[in-house]
Amino acid sequence: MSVSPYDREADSTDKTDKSAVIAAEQRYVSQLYAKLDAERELVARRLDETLRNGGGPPQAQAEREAATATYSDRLAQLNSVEQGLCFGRLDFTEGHDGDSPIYIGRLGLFDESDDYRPLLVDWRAPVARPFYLATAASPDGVRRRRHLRTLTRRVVGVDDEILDIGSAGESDHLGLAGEAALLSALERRRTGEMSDIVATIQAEQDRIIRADMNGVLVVQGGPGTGKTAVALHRAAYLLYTYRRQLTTRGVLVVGPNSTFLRYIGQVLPSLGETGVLLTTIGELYPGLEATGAESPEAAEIKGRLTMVDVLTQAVRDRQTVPDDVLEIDVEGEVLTLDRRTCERAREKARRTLRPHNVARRVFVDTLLDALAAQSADRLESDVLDDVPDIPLAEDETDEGDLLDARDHAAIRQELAEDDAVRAALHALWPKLTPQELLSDLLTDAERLESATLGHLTDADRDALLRPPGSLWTPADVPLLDELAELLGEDDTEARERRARREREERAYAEGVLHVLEQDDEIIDEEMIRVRDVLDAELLAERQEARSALTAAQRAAQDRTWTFGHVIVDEAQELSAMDWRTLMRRCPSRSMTIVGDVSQTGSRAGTSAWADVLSPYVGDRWRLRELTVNYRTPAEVMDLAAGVLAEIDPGLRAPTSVRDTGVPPWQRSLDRSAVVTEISSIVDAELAEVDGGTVAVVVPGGLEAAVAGELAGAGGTTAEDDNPRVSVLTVERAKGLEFDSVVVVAPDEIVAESPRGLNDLYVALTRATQRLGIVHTGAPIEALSGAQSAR
Ligand SMILES: Nc1ncnc2c1ncn2[C@@H]1O[C@H](COP(=O)(O)OP(=O)(O)OP(=O)(O)O)[C@@H](O)[C@H]1O
Repeated sequence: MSVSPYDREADSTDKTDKSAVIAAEQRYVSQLYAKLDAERELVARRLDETLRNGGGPPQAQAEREAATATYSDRLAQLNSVEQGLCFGRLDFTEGHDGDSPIYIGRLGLFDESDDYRPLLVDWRAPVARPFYLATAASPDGVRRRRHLRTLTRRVVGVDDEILDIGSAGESDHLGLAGEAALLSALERRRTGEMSDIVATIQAEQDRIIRADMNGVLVVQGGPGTGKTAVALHRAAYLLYTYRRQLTTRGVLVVGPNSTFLRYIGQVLPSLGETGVLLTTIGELYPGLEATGAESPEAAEIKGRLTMVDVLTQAVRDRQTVPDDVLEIDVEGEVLTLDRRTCERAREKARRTLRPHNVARRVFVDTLLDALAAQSADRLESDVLDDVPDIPLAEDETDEGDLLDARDHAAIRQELAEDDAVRAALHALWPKLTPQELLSDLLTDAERLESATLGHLTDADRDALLRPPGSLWTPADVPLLDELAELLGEDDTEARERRARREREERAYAEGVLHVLEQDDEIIDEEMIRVRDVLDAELLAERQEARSALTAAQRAAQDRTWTFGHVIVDEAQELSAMDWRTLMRRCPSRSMTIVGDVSQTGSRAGTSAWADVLSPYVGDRWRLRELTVNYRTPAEVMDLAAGVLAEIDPGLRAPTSVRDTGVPPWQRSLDRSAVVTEISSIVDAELAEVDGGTVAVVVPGGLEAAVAGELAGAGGTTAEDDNPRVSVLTVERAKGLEFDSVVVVAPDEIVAESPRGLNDLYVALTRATQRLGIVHTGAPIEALSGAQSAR
């Protein structure tokens, strides 16, 4: 089908012609949807045909699988762009790239019948860039930027900006692009799920989204500056621009907790990208659920870099030697291992510098040799004892060569299989899993003391010690990961599986080449031979890329998987040990790290990016800053700025793009009255935000009582993924936002942690419309600007 070029009527910017403009744009947008439908239908039909044609030789099946994955992928992408397919249009000045406008949307659509004329340009394509960057002062050939507002498939409004020098002075001091569209996006009620910002990305954000993929890019910005949004759009941009590289290795996005991951979970699918693994650090160890809780002190200690030394020592402590002589009863015959022999074997094994479970082989082999020699000697002397002394002939020597090499090997083999020998060797140098070692370490005071001597204090040790059978916690995960390296996993099976898959893919590729070559011969003898341009290796790689949807899944099951790019959100919360784990997943150091050191709540978190990064990249990392707050209205931000000044007078809060005219309120209640009053407070807020969301942010000590009281408030059920009313501690609220926020007992929030003021700052800045404060103790000076409520 062909889509007719844009309608001249849509050129008008005269206000009286607005409905004609909308009607003209509607015609164009309707044609785009028709094109989208046609593509969808075509792909769905192809998918259907592929699925119906079952059977055939393995090669055909493999081809079908690849085609199925490709079509399913494309269909998912076409379905995901239904809402807001086209959101922008650029018109250029005469003489600049012709005078045709370009339409910008969530994916690219082309008119095949007209030499692939672009009908809709993907927002990530370089030609779409002026939509985000052009300003009146620097228009880059753009005459007009138009935002199209659509509801389902209907165009409901257009917002125009004329970019000429005359209007340069009028532009807002924050240099916003498409201000009207931006403000209407920011004013919308929150649903509990983050939305994409593809139609209103601002210039400072765009520069980060499209920054070069190589190296470590740190994005520092205050609350609400769009760090999360930027990080996710960057993932989508990188996948579009470096598709081949990234679909094979995958992109990893790390967030602070499962609530946050649920909140951001829809953004990438809405941008048509599904091949990204979203996870927390606690989920990074395959096959293990880190759902246990522990004290913030214990989590902080586990996050220290010194734990590497502790774990190294803990592993060495498991490589033991007997105090004196170890006796092993081998079917009635007592063999011995003395301390010196064992020490020599241990030294030899350690000198290999191999991980514990791998070096174990050297230790075991050496001791088996010693035991076998002892047993053979014993056998020989027993035999010789029974034989009467016969004088040696002149050419004979008494070399004791009664047993030959084969006999020695047989004895050794028998010993290697003997239960008593195996048990003795296992006791000296056990084969260990990370889980076994860590669990033994944390539940045994003696082991813990030995491993931590010189690294931790008695109080630290007391904080770490826990009862046997405790659940794994998120802070255990980096320790397990470190131990997996120190112990050396038995990954033979995984490697064999991978090698088998590679062999199969290569065999498949060889098959395809063979078929193509036959075609070559039939079609055109002169034609360039397929093998000249393609080889099996390359085809196999392509085959792997085609099953890209499973790259994230494969990565999730493989601890040693390394990603093409890693994005870390709320990165300030990560401990030094968390960073080690992540860096292992990204040897290329192609990373985007977003966070705000003023919001650090975790005791193990950071207050300076250089501190956490320098061990891995020195000073080879780039810093970009975001300065505009899109979430929190100015009235709320003014109050929060007072708290920020208490954290550090040198810090500057980001500038809010909008105000609401509604000042934050505060009131005081007896602590015991919070539970009885909270329902009416929340009901009043629900009424104010009319269909929006309310969060009550509480100190840990009040969470259960307040949550119990508010169960079911605002029609929320326990199973609701996006409740209208949420009760959260600051830790859980991090990264989220709500139309109205009520902060309860701010003094307790501050007192709860050494970084309590940071926590309070986070709590205040979750609000998109309204903020209320309920004091239960002495009011906090920095919050005195809030208006008193009854
Ligand atoms: N360019 C934009 N257009 C529309 N909305 C935007 C834009 N930038 C950010 N937002 C919105 O502002 C809000 C805050 O963004 P986001 O959560 O990414 O900020 P953040 O810097 O990660 O905040 P925090 O540090 O507090 O977690 C979100 O609702 C986001 O959609």
